Amino acid sequence: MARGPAQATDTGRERIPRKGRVSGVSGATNRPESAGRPSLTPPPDATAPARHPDAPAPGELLGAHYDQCFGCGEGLPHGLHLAARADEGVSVTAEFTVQPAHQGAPGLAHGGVLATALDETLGSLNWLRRAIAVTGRLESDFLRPVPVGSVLYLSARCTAVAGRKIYSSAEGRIGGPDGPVAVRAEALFIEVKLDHFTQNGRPEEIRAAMSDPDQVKVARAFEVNP
Ligand SMILES: CCCCCCCCCCCCCC(=O)SCCNC(=O)CCNC(=O)[C@H](O)C(C)(C)COP(=O)(O)OP(=O)(O)OC[C@H]1O[C@@H](n2cnc3c(N)ncnc32)[C@H](O)[C@@H]1OP(=O)(O)O
Repeated sequence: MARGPAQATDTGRERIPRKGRVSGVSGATNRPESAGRPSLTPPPDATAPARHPDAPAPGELLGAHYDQCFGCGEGLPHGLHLAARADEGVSVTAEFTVQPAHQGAPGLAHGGVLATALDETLGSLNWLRRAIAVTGRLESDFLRPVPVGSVLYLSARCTAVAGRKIYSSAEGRIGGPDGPVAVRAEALFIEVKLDHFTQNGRPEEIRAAMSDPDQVKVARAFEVNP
């Protein structure tokens, strides 16, 4: 068998080691991929997240950060069109209506689409801190099937920050904002510099995003501190 020996992880499950390091590409990590699964628990020196003074007021819609984003963009017919609103502190609420284009099993939302909805909602928290960050790790639990036509009522909050590491959690309910939890996730976002996008993204889209005359839109496309 071509794969190396399985290793125990901090979850007690076995993991197949992958090849060593990625190098020479900005944005690609130098962390050995064979390292054990890093924890989603903040370290003891983590601090409480602080809301940026210019963050949108609680209740205010955040709007799409980029119109071609599969999660929140308005320019993609089959996208999620997820609409997030600022809440108190560093927290948001969001809604996403499951469309026929989002099916996995007949009449049910695809799990990857639901994970995207969680990821997008968690990602939108960074705008309240005016941080540029990408998902490093996303751990999802799927607790109930989500039928096509359902509205998924999401909420997410940032729980801690340690250096570049941002810890957050989210859940999605069906049948109403107080309905049963169908999905939930814990995530670790990692703060990055703007060049994470400009050096790794396809030049056509980067150029188009950067040259938008609406500077607030440019700032939001990259979640930049304007
Ligand atoms: C044009 C549109 C732009 C849109 C922009 C708006 C964004 C909003 C979009 C919203 C859409 C939704 C959002 C999306 O979909 S974002 C898209 C999906 N995510 C990505 O594409 C990220 C791909 N990964 C990377 O680029 C690198 O791996 C990053 C940048 C993440 C880290 O590589 P880098 O070389 O920079 O840093 P480092 O390796 O020294 O690590 C630093 C620290 O972090 C810890 N660590 C790292 N990874 C993990 C992990 N997996 N689990 C646990 N821990 C992890 C690590 O141990 C270390 O800790 P410590 O040793 O310091 O304690």
